[in-house]
Amino acid sequence: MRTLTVELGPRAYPIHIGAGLLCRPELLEPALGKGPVAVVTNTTVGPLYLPTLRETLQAMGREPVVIELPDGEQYKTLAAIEQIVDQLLAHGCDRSTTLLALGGGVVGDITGFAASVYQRGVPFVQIPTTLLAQVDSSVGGKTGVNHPRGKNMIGTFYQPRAVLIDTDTLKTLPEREYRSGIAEVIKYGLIVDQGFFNYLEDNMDALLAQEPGVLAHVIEQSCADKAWVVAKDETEGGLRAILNLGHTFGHAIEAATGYGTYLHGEAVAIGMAMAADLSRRLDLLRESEQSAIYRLIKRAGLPTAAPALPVADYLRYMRVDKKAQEGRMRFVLLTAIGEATITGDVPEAAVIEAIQSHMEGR
Ligand SMILES: NC(=O)c1ccc[n+]([C@@H]2O[C@H](COP(=O)([O-])OP(=O)(O)OC[C@H]3O[C@@H](n4cnc5c(N)ncnc54)[C@H](O)[C@@H]3O)[C@@H](O)[C@H]2O)c1
Ligand SMILES: O=C(O)C(=O)C[C@@H](O)[C@H](O)[C@H](O)COP(=O)(O)O
Ligand SMILES: [Zn+2]
Repeated sequence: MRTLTVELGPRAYPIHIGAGLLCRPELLEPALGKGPVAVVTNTTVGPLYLPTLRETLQAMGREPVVIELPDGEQYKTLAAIEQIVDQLLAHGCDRSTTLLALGGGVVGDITGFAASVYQRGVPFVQIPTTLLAQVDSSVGGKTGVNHPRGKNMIGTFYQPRAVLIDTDTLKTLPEREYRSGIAEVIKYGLIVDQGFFNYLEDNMDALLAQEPGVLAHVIEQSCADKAWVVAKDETEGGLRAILNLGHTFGHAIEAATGYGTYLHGEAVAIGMAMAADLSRRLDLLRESEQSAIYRLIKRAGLPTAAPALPVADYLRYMRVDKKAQEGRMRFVLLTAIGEATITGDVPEAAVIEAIQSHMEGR
């Protein structure tokens, strides 16, 4: 097992990474308050991993309240928050309650948001069970839900007390979901870690085969890269926005297709291809590096072609992106593999070309 720390002063917390961690009460205990424990999960993950987590909690003398949400990005809405609050109140859960998020990024984002507003804030712990959640969403304290007009439009910055990554849970994850997580892994190589990008080029086949040593290194390096960025800029005053590489385009794809057609990582993969293309069009990135990026995305089995929607639809969703300032879209672009920059100085014509050149059927 390895433990990293997200260095946030009084809000610092550990990220424990290893096999079989769901059965380790001593890792969970320090993160729990004295009051009730409520596990939030969904109808897919609950049947798989709640029995083990429940046993671990019972061994500590804690019988959890269980809240099971429907499964799917389309349920990442304010209605889910209401459902959690209703059930917490029905079970008499007070301010000393700790919420445990057992599931992927959807359960994690919803639970974190519910924890941040329930009785003005109760502690929560992330127990991520998808690769994407283990390398990205469980770390850093972005919580929230979607709105029909835009992705993650309602939310908070609210850090968990601990992140418990049991790599064994990935054994039941569908392959498409696993590949989706690799998109966010590639992102770290692109924005801050050229050495990691090279490592992924050398080890992509082993990663796809879930070779344990490679998988453990990839999760740990991703969490370390994310924790480094978050520790420097917790609430996205500046630097943290680089974690959004590909997301201005990607979130537009998810929202425009009704949050159900493309997985988050798939939309981000397409978005990163568009961002690399835009960076090259603006003479920031070399063509050879753009090609290397496309190659790695494709080797991971991820898409680079976007749905053929009207460009106006893309732009409508992109304009509500949270990075926009004074009505101007801002983009995370690449100046090299491992170096990102954030700019609002991008001609709209270049953005449109970057979108259109990736449309399916072109
Ligand atoms: N807060 C952040 O910093 C952050 C970062 C990245 C992504 N996100 C958000 O995370 C969400 C995507 O997360 P995701 O990719 O984990 O999707 P997800 O939570 O929808 O999980 C994917 C699917 O896998 C199932 N599943 C989860 N664990 C499983 C397991 N071990 N075995 C079998 N099935 C399992 C889920 O039930 C679901 O059907 C998006 O909403 C995205 O916006 C948030
Ligand atoms: O942690 C961050 O910061 C990120 O941007 C990570 C992203 O991978 C993630 O998808 C996040 O939810 C996007 O945030 P948003 O602010 O663009 O909604
Ligand atoms: Zn993301």
